[in-house]
Amino acid sequence: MSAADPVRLPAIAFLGAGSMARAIIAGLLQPGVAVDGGIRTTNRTAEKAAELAGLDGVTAYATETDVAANHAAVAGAALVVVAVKPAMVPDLLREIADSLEPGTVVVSVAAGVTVETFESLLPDSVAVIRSMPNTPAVVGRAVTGVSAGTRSSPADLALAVSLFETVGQVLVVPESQLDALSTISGSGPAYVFYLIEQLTAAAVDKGFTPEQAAVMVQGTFRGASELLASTGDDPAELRRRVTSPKGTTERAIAVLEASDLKQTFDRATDAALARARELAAGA
Ligand SMILES: NC(=O)C1=CN([C@@H]2O[C@H](COP(=O)(O)OP(=O)(O)OC[C@H]3O[C@@H](n4cnc5c(N)ncnc54)[C@H](OP(=O)(O)O)[C@@H]3O)[C@@H](O)[C@H]2O)C=CC1
Ligand SMILES: O=C(O)[C@@H]1CCC=N1
Repeated sequence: MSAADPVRLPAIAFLGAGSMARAIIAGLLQPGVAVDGGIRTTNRTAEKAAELAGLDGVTAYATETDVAANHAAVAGAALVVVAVKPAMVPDLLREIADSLEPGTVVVSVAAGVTVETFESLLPDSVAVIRSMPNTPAVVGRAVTGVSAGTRSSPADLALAVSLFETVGQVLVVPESQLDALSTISGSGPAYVFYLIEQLTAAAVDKGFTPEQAAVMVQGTFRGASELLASTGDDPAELRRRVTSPKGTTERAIAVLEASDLKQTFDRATDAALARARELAAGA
């Protein structure tokens, strides 16, 4: 992507411009992306809408001051990204169904809510794509899973892929795998930040200041990730190169292995998957 050859996208409405939508919008505001017709956003509160209103190319609406905010945002939008909380999706779809123009591609980022639910509440003339992005979209490093709906065309899917490629990598998967993908990459940044928090706490307990601990831990996560990315080597091999025979790391890794981190991640991701199924059922 370069300023000389921008990615062109049609007018996009983000309904529910919270953490996730803002992460994608940050990517769309890069110089290499042109959104013909502009970006429209809706929030509940005027306060949140005001934060977005100052961004170039963004028209921000708030439902608390404009009951027709969601209708105004979708008028003329070729892509409509639904980014409210999962429990709010059905009411929002009922609200906007009659305002969507035929041929609109509705892209859901809502965890758990199925294509079937979307398609049952929207006109047949509208295509539905499900997706699961993650917040590193803010820095152009998202991993997004994208799944076709039953009435979406290959061109509709390609449009959604283009949207998410502006903020990182995209994996196209069948909808049956999207909730599982969410437990890994959708929630994944939270797992990474949690590990960083815990290792930082361990450093502080060893007598370092929080600032020193942050340099050590954040620098190490970043350095290790960049080493992995730039070498393309297997993480197990990179770990082996740190772990000197009979050295100190070997003792630490033995403790981590005894705690069976894999089983902990199995249980954590299974819990996330179970919650996605509850969300699909409207809980
Ligand atoms: N956070 C993440 O990492 C990820 C989230 N998701 C999905 O993204 C969706 C949003 O999550 P997240 O961004 O974290 O949540 P947020 O609470 O940050 O965002 C929800 C937004 O919806 C707005 N809103 C509420 N009611 C309405 C309405 N009737 N019309 C328009 N906007 C409304 C809220 O406005 P206000 O703030 O003014 O009340 C808020 O900005 C969820 O469905 C989630 O599953 C998917 C992938 C990752
Ligand atoms: O926690 C959630 O429900 C959303 C979906 C994946 C990341 N955040």
